Amino acid sequence: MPSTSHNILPRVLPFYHNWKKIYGATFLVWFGPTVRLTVSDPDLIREIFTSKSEFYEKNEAHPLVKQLEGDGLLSLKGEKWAHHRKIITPTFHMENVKLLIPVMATSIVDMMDKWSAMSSSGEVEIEVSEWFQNLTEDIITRTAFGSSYEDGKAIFKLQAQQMVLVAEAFQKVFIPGYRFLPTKRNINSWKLDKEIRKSLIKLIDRRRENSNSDNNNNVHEKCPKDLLSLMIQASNSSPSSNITVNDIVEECKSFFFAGKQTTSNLLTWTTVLLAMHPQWQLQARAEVLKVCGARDIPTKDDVVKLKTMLGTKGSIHNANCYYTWNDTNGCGAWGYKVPRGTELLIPILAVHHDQSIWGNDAKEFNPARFTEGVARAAKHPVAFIPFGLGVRTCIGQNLALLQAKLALAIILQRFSFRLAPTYQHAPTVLMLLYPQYGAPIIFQRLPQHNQDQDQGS
Ligand code: HEM
Repeated sequence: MPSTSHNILPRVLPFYHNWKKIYGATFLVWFGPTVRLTVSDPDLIREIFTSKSEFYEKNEAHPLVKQLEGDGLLSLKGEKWAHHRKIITPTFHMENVKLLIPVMATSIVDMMDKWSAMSSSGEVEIEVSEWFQNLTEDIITRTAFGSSYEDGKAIFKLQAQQMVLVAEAFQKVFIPGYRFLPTKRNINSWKLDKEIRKSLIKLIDRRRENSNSDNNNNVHEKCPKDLLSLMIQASNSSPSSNITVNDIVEECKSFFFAGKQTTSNLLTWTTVLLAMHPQWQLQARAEVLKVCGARDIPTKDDVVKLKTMLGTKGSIHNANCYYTWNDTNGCGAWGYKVPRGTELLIPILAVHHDQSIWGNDAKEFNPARFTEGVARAAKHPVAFIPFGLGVRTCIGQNLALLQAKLALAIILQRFSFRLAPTYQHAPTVLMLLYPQYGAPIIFQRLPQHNQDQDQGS
């Protein structure tokens, strides 16, 4: 990583005088010749992320994180990143994502039917975070693998096992190079890796054969574009595209990691908050019933109209982003310069709770603050950055928000809910914000859906 050595300290020290403005949740760490800054001021955040993409770059992830997230979009840099981003972007265009609504709705309704069947007395306690993880896994599998859903599911199962092994390693003291030693865990992890690769290669070969015959018959016009087919298409189209099987494997890992837990956490926290605040739950339900009725699956046009639900997304929390400032001219803010080589930590969670930006009620759940749109919710238009900002902004945000709104709308149509007495409010940061002791919620079937259950049984 580039480092600036000699003249950093004198130029960075003045930041201390601007303590509150720049640091928010503050720390400054000397780390060899590199300085790390926590940047929580929206002006500086905007200044950084509206700069040219070559002026800042993503930091190298911890080796274990890299093992988890794969060598895909999340961690790639430079030309390779730009090339992959261009290829993959059409998967996440709103028009393409909307084509996924029917399959998303099928997965959600399937989950609802299971909850109904479990609530024979009309009520059931559900640990929602586990259920939401299964749901988002299902949907990310369809987004990544499309028509090869079943094969994709098997591959993601292996990947989930792989993630458990890496998460275990995370909890141990990190010893550089340890992951190359033939310990039991490492051997298992290597085996899984080999199996994932083998299955994907088989799947890619099969897809290549099918895509040749599909192209001839023009059968896929209305099917959503999936990650796998776009990457295979790119690798077929020209040898200069340089997309290898290994690239596809790494992108699949990246999407599994980036797309599953994030969206299930959004759903979990929003459900917890609506359970804690019955008045908002009533308002959100009233809106859903008005827009889509009590039974109909929301359409793509309905989803756009759900404004209260849009407000509840204030509960999204990705904890931090890490970048390095790379422009030799530095980055100016209030006459100070962030010199080249400075590591920048954007503490999203802290920015979202900063009273100087959000007002005295910053820590309260208040979807009404988003009524006039996200840009007007706080004193600064870029105070709300759950999906990051600039060129490296989250590619999956359309998918995440659509999926979350659809799931919440269908839940609200069928159930009212409250916190279980065993719920303990303990949000914990482990890259994302987790409910440390789970999220048990009691769901009660709404009267019109009681009838469905009675008729069905
Ligand atoms: C509520 C859900 C989500 C949240 C809060 C979220 C948040 C973020 C944030 C903050 C970043 C920037 C990270 C950084 O700069 O270090 C990011 C990047 C990314 N996200 Fe998401 N994300 C969500 C859902 C998804 C989904 C569903 C997918 C894929 C299916 C996805 C795929 C990605 C990818 C591939 C990147 C890297 C983009 C790049 O660097 O070009 N995310 N996400």
